[in-house]
Amino acid sequence: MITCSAPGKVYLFGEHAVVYGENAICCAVELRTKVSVEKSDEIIIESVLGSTGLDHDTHPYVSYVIEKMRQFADIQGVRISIESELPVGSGLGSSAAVTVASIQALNHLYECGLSLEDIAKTGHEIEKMVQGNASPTDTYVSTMGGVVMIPQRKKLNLINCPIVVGNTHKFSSTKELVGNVAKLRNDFPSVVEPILSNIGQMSILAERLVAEGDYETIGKLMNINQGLLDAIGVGSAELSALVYAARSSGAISAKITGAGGGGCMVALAKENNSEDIAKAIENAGGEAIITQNTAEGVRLESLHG
Ligand SMILES: Nc1ncnc2c1ncn2[C@@H]1O[C@H](COP(=O)(O)OP(=O)(O)OP(=O)(O)O)[C@@H](O)[C@H]1O
Ligand SMILES: C[C@@](O)(CCO)CC(=O)[O-]
Ligand SMILES: [Mg+2]
Repeated sequence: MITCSAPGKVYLFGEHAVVYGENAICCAVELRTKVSVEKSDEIIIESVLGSTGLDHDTHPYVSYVIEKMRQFADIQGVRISIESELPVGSGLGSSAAVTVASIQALNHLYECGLSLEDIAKTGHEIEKMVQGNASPTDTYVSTMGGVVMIPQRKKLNLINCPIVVGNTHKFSSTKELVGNVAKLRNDFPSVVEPILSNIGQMSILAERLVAEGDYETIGKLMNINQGLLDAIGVGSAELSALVYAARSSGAISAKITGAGGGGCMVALAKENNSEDIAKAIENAGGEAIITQNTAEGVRLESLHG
């Protein structure tokens, strides 16, 4: 039994805009998906979503991973077991984490020799196969860890303030939300394209701020980014309630992370107030998770289990 894990992620800036080539800054968080694999007589995929064989409805990402990895290895029967700290369909990159961890686990099991760059590239291909359109961000950050500027794939300094995630527990399908933005952009290109471009500009401004650790100014830009995400229709009443609860309790910033529509928001905390922010999020009806940026991307957890 070989087990690998990969982290989830939060966007400081740039979700949705990054799908159209704009800049984004995304950081890996210490909430991980673990995937264990062993050779078997048949294909079995076991997760919180159920136990299936190759099944593009229940397990689209993992099913595509198995089919893709058959380009590198003779995969007949394999048992894949998935455990995760990441809420599914919540903007924390659960699809990217399960995809990347599955690729790396099969990479080790069948000794395919894939590099981290190969894994990130293959993961991005899988997300595009499932979602129709996807940026490389989620799978790259889950593979490499740390803080990454996309599309440059440039590693930035780690974010060294606490990160508080608020989960609305409203499922949100990235495929659906990305599709909604595409339609709005198609209907009102002269309005939506400048909004996406402005979101991208914030990542360019923030690169220096991350290097300097100027989180107060980063926070002001993140809050502007939140307003622009609402403008392109990916906000929700539940997300806004958690965003404003976090801000009122002293968060440096608070915004949607990921596809939006439901799922999670993210707040940057000062050193001493992450518990206050978490309590405010819970009082506003969300589930709070206090976490931190992690330098570690996909990793081998164990070779025998
Ligand atoms: N633990 C898991 N076990 C099996 N499949 C999972 C798991 N976590 C995520 N998935 C797959 O990923 C899908 C959710 O991916 P989706 O991109 O919609 O949301 P997300 O990745 O959580 O959010 P975002 O893409 O906005 O960061 C699930 O429907 C499922 O197919
Ligand atoms: C909404 C989006 O920008 C982020 C989802 O976590 C989609 C993508 O980049 O593939
Ligand atoms: Mg996803």
